[in-house]
Amino acid sequence: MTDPLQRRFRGSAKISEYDILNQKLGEGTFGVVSKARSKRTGAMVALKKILMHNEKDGFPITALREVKLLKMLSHVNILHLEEMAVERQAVDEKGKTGKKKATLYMVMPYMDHDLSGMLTNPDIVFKTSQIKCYMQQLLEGLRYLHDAHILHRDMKAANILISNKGILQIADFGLARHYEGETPRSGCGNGVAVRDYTSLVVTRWYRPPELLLTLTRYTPAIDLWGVGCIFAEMFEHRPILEGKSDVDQCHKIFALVGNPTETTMPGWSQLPGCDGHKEFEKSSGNIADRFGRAMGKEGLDLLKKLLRLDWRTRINAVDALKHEYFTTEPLPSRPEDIPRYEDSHELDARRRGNEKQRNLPPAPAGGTVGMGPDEWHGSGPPPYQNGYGYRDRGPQYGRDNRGPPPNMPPRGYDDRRGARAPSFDPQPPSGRRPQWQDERDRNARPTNGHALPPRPVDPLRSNVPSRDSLPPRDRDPVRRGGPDVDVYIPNYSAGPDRPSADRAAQRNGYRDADGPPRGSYRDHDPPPPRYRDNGRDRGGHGDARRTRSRSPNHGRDGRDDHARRERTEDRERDYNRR
Ligand SMILES: Nc1ncnc2c1ncn2[C@@H]1O[C@H](COP(=O)(O)OP(=O)(O)OP(=O)(O)O)[C@@H](O)[C@H]1O
Repeated sequence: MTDPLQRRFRGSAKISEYDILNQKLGEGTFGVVSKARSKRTGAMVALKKILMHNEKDGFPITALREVKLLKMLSHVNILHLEEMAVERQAVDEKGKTGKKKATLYMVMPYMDHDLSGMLTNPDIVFKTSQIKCYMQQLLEGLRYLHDAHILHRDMKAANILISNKGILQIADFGLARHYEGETPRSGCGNGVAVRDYTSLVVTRWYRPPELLLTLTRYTPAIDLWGVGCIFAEMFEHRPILEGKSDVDQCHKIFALVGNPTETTMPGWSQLPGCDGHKEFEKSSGNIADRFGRAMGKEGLDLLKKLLRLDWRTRINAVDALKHEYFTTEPLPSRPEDIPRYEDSHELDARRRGNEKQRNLPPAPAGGTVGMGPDEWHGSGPPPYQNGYGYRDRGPQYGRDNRGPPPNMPPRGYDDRRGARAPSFDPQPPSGRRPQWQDERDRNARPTNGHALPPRPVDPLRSNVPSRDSLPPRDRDPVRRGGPDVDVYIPNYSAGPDRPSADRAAQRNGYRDADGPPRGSYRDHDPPPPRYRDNGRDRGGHGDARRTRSRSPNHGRDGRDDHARRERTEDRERDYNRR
């Protein structure tokens, strides 16, 4: 019998199969999310329209990445992509008829709330048992992702969706990518990264200190920092670290958890971005004063482990699930016991916030894309030597991101004076406006009620100049971006071809289509969840099904897919070697 939790990607449909309801749920830089009803099944869905800012660039590569990753994932705590819907318009926006233009929508089950919307709704008050239930589900989803070698890279309350049945799902995989390092194991922190990635990820308020200090050899620990921020946000009902700039963000972090030292964050003083932070006032942090009372001893202990400055010893999802916070009173609620609320989404929060908090500063500009002034054009390896970025401490951006970090002024900008030093020439030699500037303007939009800074724009979402517009020597992608450019696109397709999740599942002894065999938990599995059941404890594996990883589904033409996969992997290996 097919397991109802084993969900499948159906393929593509026509947009006419849906009634789009006049209700916008969310709006990001690269997608607008609306509520709709399926004419076929009557089910409510969310349609995420993929915006193409520049037609010539074609389908945004990060949307492609999000679609591909979501297709291969199947877990009750990860938002499921049901299908893609296509809209063909013969008439363009200016009323001209011509070539048919296609607009694509991602079709996902409708979720009643996102956490950001819920937390800014004054009518919603969370009980501790409810927070524990959400935290357990969030960590289960993350454990599954990390086990499948995927980094989310944009953990924030607005990307956590919750249904009125109490189910929590992680959404928005626009910045997610495959991770090459070891998957986290119990008692081993988050492992060691084996290569560099762009540090231009994660919305600033949820960005971990190692990324703010521009570590490029990072691990799944970056997502756990975000979980810590979200955990604490559930108690304060607003983001806990609202930095106004990257420097201010570090300031706020250090005020909360203490200044970095060689004990609390070994190697911090070698990180390329550390320079501005050495003169900070000494602080031992106020985390206990701020959260101790509301969270209790166990909650505070979990928070401290999630917000550890040292990314190597920051708790991983496997161990966090085993934390005694989840086994002490009050026990986590069962999802079905959580009260139902009226729908709350990021946009409602934004509307509410704009009325109530009109005086809040506008959302900081964000995003850096394009080739930027510091793009590496040389032959041979770019001038970085270690996992901390450039050895020469030269440009602190433009290394792998082709532009300054989000919300960081461009080089030559003096943060304290708030003015651009005259040495900075914003125009590239071609006279073309640097693309990160365009992107900043585009991102200068009001966000939710808390004026959430926009997340960094993935360089892949940029209007990177077309290959033909580049001089011949720069047409080679490796030369263009250097080997450090974060250009990963998963090379696998729907269900049948999910290598990383497959391998993780096989390694862990999962059977196809029915999840891990009952009673054979892996050594790093958390103890079976204990739910509060009207005063009685419910333990055991009966309920574990709710949150257990589903194994990927092998498919129709396994051999073909396998061969194709191997070919692509070979090509990828070649590329990386080069
Ligand atoms: N399946 C869904 N059901 C209900 N609401 C949803 C769903 N998916 C997304 N939303 C709403 O839309 C918002 C934006 O979605 P998402 O983060 O996927 O878009 P995005 O364009 O990547 O946004 P951003 O750039 O701000 O991260 C979410 O915060 C949520 O409120």
